[in-house]
Amino acid sequence: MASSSPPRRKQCKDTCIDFLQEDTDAPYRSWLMKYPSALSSFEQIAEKASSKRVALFLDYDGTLSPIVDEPDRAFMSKAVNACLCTKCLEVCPTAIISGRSRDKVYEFVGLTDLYYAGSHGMDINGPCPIGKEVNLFQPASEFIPMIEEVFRSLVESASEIPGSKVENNKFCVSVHYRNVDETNWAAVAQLVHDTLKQYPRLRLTYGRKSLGLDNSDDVLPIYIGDDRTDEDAFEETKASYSLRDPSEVMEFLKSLASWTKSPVWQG
Ligand SMILES: O=P(O)(O)OC[C@H]1O[C@H](O[C@H]2O[C@H](CO)[C@@H](O)[C@H](O)[C@H]2O)[C@H](O)[C@@H](O)[C@@H]1O
Repeated sequence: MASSSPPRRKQCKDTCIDFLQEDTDAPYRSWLMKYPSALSSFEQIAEKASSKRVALFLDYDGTLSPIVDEPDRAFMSKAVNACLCTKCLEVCPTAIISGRSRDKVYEFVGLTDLYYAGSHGMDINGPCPIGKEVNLFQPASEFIPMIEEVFRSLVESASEIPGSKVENNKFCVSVHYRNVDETNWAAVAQLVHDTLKQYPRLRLTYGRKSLGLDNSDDVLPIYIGDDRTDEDAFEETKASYSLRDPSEVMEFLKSLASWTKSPVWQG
């Protein structure tokens, strides 16, 4: 249940200025040794992408939106939304991949020209007119009744644990413990454990920044995500670079968009 990436930058509420605390700086520096910043390594990335088509795969929570206490309020900033709309989509196919339900991510992002993959890829839809569900790929539809049953059962049992929240993501369920007192974390773990025993076909994943590049002859897929559930996309971790928070993700996307539009890249 521990996070896998270093502490985030703290923000001063009054000034909105980011500052790094002394104690969080050291772990971040050693993280950067392992996973260099994609911003300062941009030229290297551009080199890998030269003469290839880029495809972008972006996680939602913690990557495009900041992590907040209330999952229903994880809005992305207007600046990130505008960057997706006016920068990324102009230059490459872009997909948002999330553990959330596809409908919920669409509600947050609201752009029609993207690919959306909800429930960790179990529910995929390509760009289409509003309200239409063409290009829909749902390989695990048979699990929907079971997930609903699991959701109801978890809601009932979790009601006894103050601060807990259960979220129905259609093909998976999240049990949130961010607002649960640490003394009750074992009770949350027990609840999840008991449910898994009852439903052995379910798989447990843990949720939290990394950036992966995969290679093929003519396409360079760039995947940006923030937690271990995103690692499936990286084959092993195998992240090559890192970005610290949604504002760095936005800076990276802007640089990528400007670079792919540059005469050098277009050959
Ligand atoms: O794959 P993602 O798009 O990163 O989704 C992973 C989970 O994200 C959400 O939970 C996380 O963000 C919440 C809002 O900032 C935060 O309150 C929670 O503690 C985080 O785990 C979402 O609510 C989950 O359903 C997703 O599985």
